[in-house]
Amino acid sequence: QGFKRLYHHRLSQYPGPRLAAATLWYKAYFDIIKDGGWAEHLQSLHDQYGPIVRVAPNELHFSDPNSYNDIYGMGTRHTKQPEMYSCFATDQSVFAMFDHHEVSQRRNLIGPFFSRRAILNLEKTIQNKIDILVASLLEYQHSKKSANLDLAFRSISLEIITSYCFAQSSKALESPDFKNDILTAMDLTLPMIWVFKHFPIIRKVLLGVPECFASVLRPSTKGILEQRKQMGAQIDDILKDPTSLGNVDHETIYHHFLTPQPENQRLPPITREWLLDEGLYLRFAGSDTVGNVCTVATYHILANKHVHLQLLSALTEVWPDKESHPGLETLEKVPYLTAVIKESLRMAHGIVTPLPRVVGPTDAEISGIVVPAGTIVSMGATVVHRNPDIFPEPEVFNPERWLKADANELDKYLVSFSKGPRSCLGINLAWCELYLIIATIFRKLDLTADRPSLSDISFREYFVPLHRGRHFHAFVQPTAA
Ligand code: HEM
Repeated sequence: QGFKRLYHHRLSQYPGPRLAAATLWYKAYFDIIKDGGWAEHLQSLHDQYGPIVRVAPNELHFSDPNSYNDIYGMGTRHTKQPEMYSCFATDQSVFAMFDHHEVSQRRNLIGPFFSRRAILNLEKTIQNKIDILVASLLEYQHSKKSANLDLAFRSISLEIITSYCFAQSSKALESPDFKNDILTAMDLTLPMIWVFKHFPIIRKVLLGVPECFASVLRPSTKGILEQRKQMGAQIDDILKDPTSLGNVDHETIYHHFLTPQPENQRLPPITREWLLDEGLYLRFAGSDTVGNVCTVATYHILANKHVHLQLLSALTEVWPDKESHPGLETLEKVPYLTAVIKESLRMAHGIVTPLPRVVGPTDAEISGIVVPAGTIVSMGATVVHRNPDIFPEPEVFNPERWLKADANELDKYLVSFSKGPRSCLGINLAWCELYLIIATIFRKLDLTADRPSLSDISFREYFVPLHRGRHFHAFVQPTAA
């Protein structure tokens, strides 16, 4: 089979390592043995083989930033690659859906829950959570200890998404030093995704056997099972007694799904499995993604005195009294803050695994070549965001690049939320959180990085960035005025 793939395959003409063309184990080696090392390796493949590389028997990876739109942009109809999207154990969520018609129905149903209007309605709830984060961080001011900002930011984003979608508290902000079970479970579970992808049988066995056996067989699956159990209990309560929905402070995702509305008239009946998978995915999608951007932002702001001072002066101008709240709509009008957020999104990348799509239903033109239907194509955000022709000195944190006269042109190369029909459904919430968290943290807290090192924000690629080793820490004091 390897011989056939090398010499008699429709992709035989494309350059790339022979081993990658012959077998899927090439990629598995970088995913599993090299500990989430695929995205890192891709850059060296492009340096060696050029802008289009055959990275697996049936897969091409592209590096020309203008190809991004051909793969993911509006009007494209390529589907997600099932082998990748089924390793998250949320098969019935929108994220793991493939049929275009069903996807657009489901996205139309979920979309309004994360619309700008819906976010503005819940802005106060979000700000209240951020104020709790600030209070928790201020507890460090009298101790000699620095705060773990990586956990702090992941905790605030976890708390916001849990409150926003489910009107519950994750209790993450109250846990000592922001160490809590849900984040620990996510950290234990995430490294399993490449094993699940390359050995789907393991996923089936571990998730199919009774809970007690699965966690003994592989302790890291305990996290997934715990999360399913906990969220399943809330869903069971609601399904048993839908009037319990009335007992919460604001509309939850379950109110939204269970209330008949034009968007869900023609959808299949609601099942427990669907509600559970959707809930679990939303919590995953909405937590580490935002938390990670905040950590990267804070690291770079504190490492660049000029950026820090510029940001403080821009914030103080629109927010003179730090005890009041200027609100999202005011903060959005601060160009320097917006530039800092865009630069942080660029350097944090969002989702770091190149999102694999299956070309179809017919052949498609990508980057000037005709790619046969059925081919898997992808382009990693890291490759776009580190392109020196688009972002000169890409390794430098430089918010000013987003303030230049022609900066609008750059926006199309900021692909953290992906593009087109499968782009991020939570983008409004994510932007709202980034504005409120970054502005509040820097307006209210005087942070000093504790022994910072670039390794504090380096990552391994497990779909989202996974940090190993020491987390980014800072000493905390209140700002003077
Ligand atoms: C900075 C924060 C965030 C970033 C960088 C981000 C990035 C992305 C990206 C790149 C995708 C496409 C994934 C793919 O094609 O496989 C995506 C999908 C998605 N995101 Fe986000 N996201 C963020 C925050 C959020 C939040 C707060 C939510 C809210 C719950 C959310 C909900 C979703 C959902 C539901 C999808 C699946 C859409 C679909 O499959 O059609 N995201 N996100």
